Amino acid sequence: MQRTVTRVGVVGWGAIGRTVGQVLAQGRLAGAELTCVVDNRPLHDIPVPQATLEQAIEECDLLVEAAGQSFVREWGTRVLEAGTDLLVASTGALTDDEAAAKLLAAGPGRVYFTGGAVGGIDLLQAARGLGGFRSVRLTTTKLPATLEQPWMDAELLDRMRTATGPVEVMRGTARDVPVKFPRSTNVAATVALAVGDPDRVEVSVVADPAAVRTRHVIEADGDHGSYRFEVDHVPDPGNPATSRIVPHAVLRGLAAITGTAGQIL
Ligand SMILES: NC(=O)C1=CN([C@@H]2O[C@H](COP(=O)(O)OP(=O)(O)OC[C@H]3O[C@@H](n4cnc5c(N)ncnc54)[C@H](OP(=O)(O)O)[C@@H]3O)[C@@H](O)[C@H]2O)C=CC1
Ligand SMILES: O=C([O-])CC(=O)C(=O)O
Repeated sequence: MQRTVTRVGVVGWGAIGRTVGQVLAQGRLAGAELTCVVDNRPLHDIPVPQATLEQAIEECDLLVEAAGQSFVREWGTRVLEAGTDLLVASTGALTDDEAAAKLLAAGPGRVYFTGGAVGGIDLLQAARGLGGFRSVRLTTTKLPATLEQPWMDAELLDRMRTATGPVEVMRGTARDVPVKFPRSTNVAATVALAVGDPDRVEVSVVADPAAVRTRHVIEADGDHGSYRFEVDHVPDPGNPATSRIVPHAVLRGLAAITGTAGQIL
């Protein structure tokens, strides 16, 4: 018999997971209910029990990953092999070809990806049917503090901290960049997933003290047309590396998966 309500577990109770979990717990997404939450830390004031990953896999039909790239790399395949579906926010985990191939081939659970902070992903993916793109560029601009990384040298950190205008902190492909900014440039990997080639997507990461809104600009050019998608997001107040829209993109994806009528896929 087909289950009518999808039992959802949220992995990572942070900027994304908390909003997704609260909407589900309030019964605001038809066809889905929050069953449990998994997090590294002991949690208080959560609407459902905190569970271990093993318990969550056992109890849930689908897990929402809102924890980080390393969770996807370490546990993604195991979740799918247990027959539990996985909706991934940390798409940057897929820039390693071998890990990506394993995850995409695993089952019987199904893996899904959120469009997250970027739009136009559906059109970029559709263009593969027309032969794809000659060039794809993504420029991500964020507040400097959200882009600081342990691998940065003192000179670069100083330039970022004292900047009075935009500073390009990395230029590379969608294969290189999400590994260097694991909590901040998953969007590059998402664009690469849509286009089908992380090496084809050129990425520029810009730190700008004036970027009170996070900006992502995608420019793609092919024989069939040119496309430009530009978004300016208000960051999450608790975690300004993440835009406020992201949990709502996850929820929209969940609504499509759980079969609510009227979704644009
Ligand atoms: N696709 C997109 O557009 C976007 C994707 N993302 C991805 O989503 C992830 C989550 O974002 P966000 O909610 O803002 O992050 P937060 O840092 O706000 O929250 C993440 C939570 O997950 C916990 N956590 C980390 N690792 C594990 C683990 N292995 N098991 C259980 N819990 C874990 C963290 O705990 P602790 O702090 O103790 O580690 C923290 O409580 C980001 O790391 C990023 O990869 C984010 C923004 C946009
Ligand atoms: O939320 C955003 O704007 C983008 C982000 O952090 C990411 O791609 O990881």
